[in-house]
Amino acid sequence: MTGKAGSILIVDDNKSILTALKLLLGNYFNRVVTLPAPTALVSTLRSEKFDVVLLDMNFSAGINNGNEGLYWLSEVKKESPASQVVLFTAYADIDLAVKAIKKGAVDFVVKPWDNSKLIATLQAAYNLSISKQEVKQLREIKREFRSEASMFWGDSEAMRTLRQMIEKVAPTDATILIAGENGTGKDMLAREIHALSARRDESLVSVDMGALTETLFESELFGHVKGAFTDARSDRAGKFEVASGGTLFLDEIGNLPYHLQSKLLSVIQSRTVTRVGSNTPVPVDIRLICATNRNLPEMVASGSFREDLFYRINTIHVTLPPLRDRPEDILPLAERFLSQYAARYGKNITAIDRTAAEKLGAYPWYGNIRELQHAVEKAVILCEGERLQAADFVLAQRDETVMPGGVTTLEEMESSLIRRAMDQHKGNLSQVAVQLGITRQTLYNKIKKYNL
Ligand SMILES: Nc1ncnc2c1ncn2[C@@H]1O[C@H](COP(=O)(O)OP(=O)(O)OP(=O)(O)O)[C@@H](O)[C@H]1O
Repeated sequence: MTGKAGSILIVDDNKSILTALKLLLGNYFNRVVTLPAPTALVSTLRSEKFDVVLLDMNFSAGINNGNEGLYWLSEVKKESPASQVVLFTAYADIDLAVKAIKKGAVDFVVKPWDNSKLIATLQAAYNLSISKQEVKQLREIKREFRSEASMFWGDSEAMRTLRQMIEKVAPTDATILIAGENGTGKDMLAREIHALSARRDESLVSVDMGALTETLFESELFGHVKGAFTDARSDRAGKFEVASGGTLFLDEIGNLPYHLQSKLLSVIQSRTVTRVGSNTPVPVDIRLICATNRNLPEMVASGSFREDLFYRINTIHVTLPPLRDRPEDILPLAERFLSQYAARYGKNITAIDRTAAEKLGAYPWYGNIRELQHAVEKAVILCEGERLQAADFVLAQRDETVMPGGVTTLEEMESSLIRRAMDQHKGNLSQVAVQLGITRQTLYNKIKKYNL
């Protein structure tokens, strides 16, 4: 923070402290308001919002156990959840600090204080409040954009079991690892878990671990203090601090280089972060969700992913099935996307033609739900009538010699294709024959040949 910015409310029953702080902090904050007793705290917050509240922990003389401070802290969080609270105490009481952080305070300053440290702490709290407000605004914009795009669970056995599991674990603070191919909805599931948790009113902060360069890793995740490196012009909170109180979603965790994995592990274990350039660990209260499209147990076995980190993030493990393994959900999903895109592009398209539906059902969707979504979007743009036709779907031609599941010979491929078509059409052989472009008789012969 350079120059003056933001507003701060200081609550302390020592008048000379209030006078000194008003003078000092007036150089750094646009507005400084002081209160000599906490009794007017709630009404003050009701009439004016403050970015930061500096709150004394020990009000009544003689009772220095800080409980009164904890009480007023929770009152501030109730009345003004967006204000960041820094506590002021005469005692370096780490237990109390931990309690206060759990109740939503961001930091702690011990009296007698050092001016430059106090200013740095309050500015960091202000920056954190701005970051949180930005995340909140972004979340609201996204929510508006996605208002129709809530998670579709579908009817498959795999998704039903998954849903029951998620409903059980989402409200707890358990760490969850989501595995699944690209485009299966890992990001969407992480949002769903956050929305079902007690932290739903706080932020969900996402970090793409694959996109973090080595130099950015620490400052992005743990933050930095002014002057820590050339570009660090002001104190800045990292994603862990911004997510504190809410959920941190680490996407593509399997792409994190090996030597950075131990740094991540140590933060997850200690639940404290130390900003680059600082020596003071700051406690963080996060719920952690990780996602990957890679096979982490295999990476652990081959030595490219740390076993200790894997066990830390793998308390609850869920896997999103590929779309081709839940063919019954293809059409309902396509219909949802159709209504979204028809509205977005202002087109009166109301249905998907039977032949188009068959084409979608037969396609392997290696890009999963994302590929289906894009295919429907393109079809909506191309479509000239009121129903999407097979010709509106321009689907990529796959090299069928590279099929999943280790299929290699021509015969294996043929039998695998027939089995898949039979699953899709729930054993209706006339439909299978039509889809595969062969007669029913040829289909019977092949079923016999391959013992299907
Ligand atoms: N169950 C679902 N219901 C509705 N839309 C979904 C669902 N799952 C995924 N989508 C949509 O599909 C797209 C891809 O989903 P998402 O980004 O969550 O997948 P991902 O597994 O995180 O992908 P990647 O591994 O490539 O990051 C998004 O646009 C999302 O809105």
